[in-house]
Amino acid sequence: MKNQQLRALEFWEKNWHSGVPLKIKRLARDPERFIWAVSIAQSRCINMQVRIGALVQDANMLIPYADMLNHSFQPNCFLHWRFKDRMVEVMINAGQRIRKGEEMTINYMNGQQNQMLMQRYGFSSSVNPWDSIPFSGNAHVHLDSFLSVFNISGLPGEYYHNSQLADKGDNFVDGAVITAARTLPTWSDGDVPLIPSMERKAVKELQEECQQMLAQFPTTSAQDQKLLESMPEARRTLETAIKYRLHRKLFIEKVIEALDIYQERILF
Ligand SMILES: C[S@@+](CC[C@H](N)C(=O)[O-])C[C@H]1O[C@@H](n2cnc3c(N)ncnc32)[C@H](O)[C@@H]1O
Repeated sequence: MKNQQLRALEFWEKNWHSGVPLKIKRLARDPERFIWAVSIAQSRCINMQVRIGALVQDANMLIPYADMLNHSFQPNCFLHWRFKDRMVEVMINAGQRIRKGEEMTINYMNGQQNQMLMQRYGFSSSVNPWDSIPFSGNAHVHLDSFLSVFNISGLPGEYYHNSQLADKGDNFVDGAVITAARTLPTWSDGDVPLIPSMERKAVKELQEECQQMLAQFPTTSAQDQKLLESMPEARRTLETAIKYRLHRKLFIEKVIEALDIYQERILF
């Protein structure tokens, strides 16, 4: 975020010379106000891939009405665009039936980790399926077994929870577990059977790595939660920063829990 601010500041310093029209000067009269304005514009921009001929471009657009939609990793709407009368027309399509009073959501950025959501939109999530965990790669769990325990289908870049295979009401699998499937070091060797004791050892080592990651934070997730509850009047930036680190911890804790469940379900 600091880098983003520096970039905005550099832009300001380079471009706000005496020749700039008065109107613009009034809108962003000092660097602080300019940085604020850039952040506001960025947080209301929506990223769309626009194909023009053979060229696919990432377009960041300010789209009235669409900018009122909040983000979800399981959105019920998506944006659709087309050229009309030499303009781009953007439509909000519902991907499913939406009941009266239900919130409409879209996915702001597919494939991006929390730090990018934070930088662009000022929030994070503990169930971002695109986050990652930097495991050392020394311990490995059996990929197909892990996937089947959690009814995860698809290819690594597109894993999804196959709810038709899951028991009714079982909603343990979320983005954190999908990320675990994608980023846990795994092995897969055709029909070679699992050796329970080795698999259990690997699970333990991976959980220990997760615990080490958690130990590097100055606070625990319970302490963060207490902090948030005890400071209802906290500045927005402070609250967001605490939530950001809390989300990371909740995420790692969920992976530890998923490994526990994996062990229980696969080995006995
Ligand atoms: C395009 S606006 C969405 C509409 C906005 N909530 C409003 O009331 O105008 C994007 C901003 O909404 C908030 N936001 C959207 N989705 C969110 C989510 N899932 N969790 C937390 N904040 C979210 C963030 O502050 C973000 O910068």
